[in-house]
Amino acid sequence: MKDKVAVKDDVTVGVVSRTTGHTTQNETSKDKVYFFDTTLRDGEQSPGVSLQTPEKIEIAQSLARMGVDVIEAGFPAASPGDFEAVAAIANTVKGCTVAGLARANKADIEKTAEALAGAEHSRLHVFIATSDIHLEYKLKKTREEVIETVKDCLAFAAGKFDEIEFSAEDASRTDMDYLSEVFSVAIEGGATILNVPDTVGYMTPMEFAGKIRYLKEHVRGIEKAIISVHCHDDLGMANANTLAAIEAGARQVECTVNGLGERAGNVGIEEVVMALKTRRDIYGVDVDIDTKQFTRVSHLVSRLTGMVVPPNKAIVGANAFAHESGIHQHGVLSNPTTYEIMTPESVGAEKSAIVLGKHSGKHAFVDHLVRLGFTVDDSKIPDLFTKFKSLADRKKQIFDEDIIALVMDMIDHEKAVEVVHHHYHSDEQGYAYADVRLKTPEGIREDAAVGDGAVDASLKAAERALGKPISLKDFQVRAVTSGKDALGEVMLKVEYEGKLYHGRAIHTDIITSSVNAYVNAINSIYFAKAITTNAEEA
Ligand SMILES: CC(=O)SCCNC(=O)CCNC(=O)[C@H](O)C(C)(C)COP(=O)(O)OP(=O)(O)OC[C@H]1O[C@@H](n2cnc3c(N)ncnc32)[C@H](O)[C@@H]1OP(=O)(O)O
Ligand SMILES: CC(C)C(=O)C(=O)O
Repeated sequence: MKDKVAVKDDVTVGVVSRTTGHTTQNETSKDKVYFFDTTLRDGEQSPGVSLQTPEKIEIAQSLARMGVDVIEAGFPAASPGDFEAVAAIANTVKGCTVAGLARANKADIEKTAEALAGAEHSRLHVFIATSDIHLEYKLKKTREEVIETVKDCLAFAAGKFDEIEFSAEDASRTDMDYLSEVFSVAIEGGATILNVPDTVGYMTPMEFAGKIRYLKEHVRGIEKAIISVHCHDDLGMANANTLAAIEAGARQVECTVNGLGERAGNVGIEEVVMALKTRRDIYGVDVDIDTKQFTRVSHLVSRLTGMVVPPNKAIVGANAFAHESGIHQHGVLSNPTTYEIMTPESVGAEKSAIVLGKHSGKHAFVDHLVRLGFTVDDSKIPDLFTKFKSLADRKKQIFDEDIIALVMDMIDHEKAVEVVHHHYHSDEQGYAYADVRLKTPEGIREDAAVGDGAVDASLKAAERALGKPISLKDFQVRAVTSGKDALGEVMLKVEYEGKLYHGRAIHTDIITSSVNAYVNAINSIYFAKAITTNAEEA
C-alpha cells in the first residue's frame, strides 16, 4: 500500500496512524506530488455522465493500479447509489486511500464515515464555500458562521477517519486574509490536507501561485499540512494553474481522467503528470504514477462514461502521436524526437502514426509504399506522388486501399507485359497442356508446358515464356457474381528474387483469370524495376 500522506511541510511528510489518528512525521519527501483522483466524484458531475457501481469499481481498480494516492469514490450523502458505490470501493479497492466528499454538516459526515468503514485507509473530504459571493447568495451565512461551522464539523469528524481534508470551495475568489483564517481553523480542527479549489476556473497561473505562497506565509500551522489544488478548466488554464501551484509549493493535485468534471472539467491527470515528468528540469518533483496505463484508462473511462475524448486532446487523444504534414513526417521518420517530446510507449499509446493526407510529403509517401509492400522504382515516384496529392486534395482521409489502387492503376496503365495468346487443353484425368505468347519489353516470348490441371500448365507456360524464376506462392479464387457465366476473381502472390508481388484479375473463364493475374503480378515486378527491361540482359 502507498504511503498515507497526512502532514507535511517542505521537508517532512507525516503519516497518520490508523488507530489513533495521531500524526507521526516519519517520512521525508520534499519533492513528491500526490495525486488525488476525483473522476468518480467531480468527473461524474460532467453533465450526462452516470456510472453504475460495478463500472465505478472497475475504474477505481484501474486508478489504483495506475498508482494514484487517493481515490475520491463519491459523495455518500448525495444518493443511496453514491453511498453504495463509495462503500463498495472502500471494501474492495486496496492499495490507496479512499475518500468521500461531505458538506460541512454532521449528517453528511456521518454518512461518509459509514460508507468508508471498510476502507484500508479512509479520508473525509469536507468542504464549505468561503467566497463572499457564495456566502451571500448560496449559503446565506456570515464569515463568522462559516468559521463556526468548520470548527463544529471537524470536531464531529475527529476520530472517524484516518485523515481529514478540508476544502474551501471557491477559495480562489475568497478574501485572502479570511481564507487564511479559515484554513488556520481547519488545521487546528485536525485537517491535514488543505485544498485550494479554483472552483470556477477563474485563476491565471501567476495569480494562483501567488495565492499559494500567501497561504504558506499566513496560515497558522501550515507546515503541518499538505497544500492541495483543485483546478477547473473554464478558461482552459487548469493545467497551467495546477503546475504554477506546484511550483509555489502545492503537493497534492486533484484531477480526473480525461479532464472530466463539472462544466469545462477538471485538470486531466495525464496532462499534469506528463508535464511534471517531461519538464522535471523545471519542476523537480517526484511523481509515482504508472504513465503507461494512461491510454488504457482513458479509453476505459471514455467508454464507460460515454464522454468521447477529442482527437486533439493532449497525451491521450487519437492524434497525440500522429503526424500529418510532410515536414513533420520527414523529421519523425528520421528521428521521432524532432516532433515528439515524449514517446507514445511512455503513455501506453500505439507507436507514432504517419497519417497520409494533403499535407504529406514524398518521404512519408514513399515510406508508406514500402510499408504496404511495394518496391517502386524512383522514376515512378513523382508521377505517383502527384496523383496522390490530387487525390488527397479531394479526400479527407487517405486509406491504404487508396494508395494500393493508385499503384495498381499505374501498373495496369503501363503494362510492360501483355498476353497475346493463350490456349489450353485438359483431359478428364487432369492432364493439361497450355501454350502462352506474351508481349514483353524484350519482345514476343512464347512457350508451352504440361501440368497438373489447366491453371498449372498455363502458369508454367507463362513462366517458361518469360524465362525468369517467378514462382507462385499463393493462389485464391472466388466467384464475384453468380450463375453459369459468373465472374471468377483470382488473387495470387508470386515470388521473385526473395520478394512477393501481388496479382489480381477477373474473367468469366477462371483459367484466363489465372494467367491474367499472374501477368498482373509480373507487371508489378517490372513496375518496381526489379526485372530489367534491357533486352540484351533478358
Ligand atoms: C464544487 C462542487 O463540486 S461541490 C459538490 C457538488 N456535488 C453535488 O452537488 C452532488 C450531488 N448533489 C446532490 O445530490 C444534492 O445537491 C444533495 C443531496 C447534496 C443536497 O440536496 P438538497 O438537500 O436537495 O439541497 P440542494 O442541492 O437543493 O441545495 C444544497 C443545500 O446544501 C447547502 N450546502 C451547499 N454546500 C454546502 C456545504 N459545503 N456545507 C454545508 N451545506 C452546504 C446549501 O446551502 C443548500 O442548503 P439548503 O437546502 O438548506 O438551502
Ligand atoms: C468540493 C470542491 C473541492 C470542488 O469540487 C470544487 O470546488 O470544485
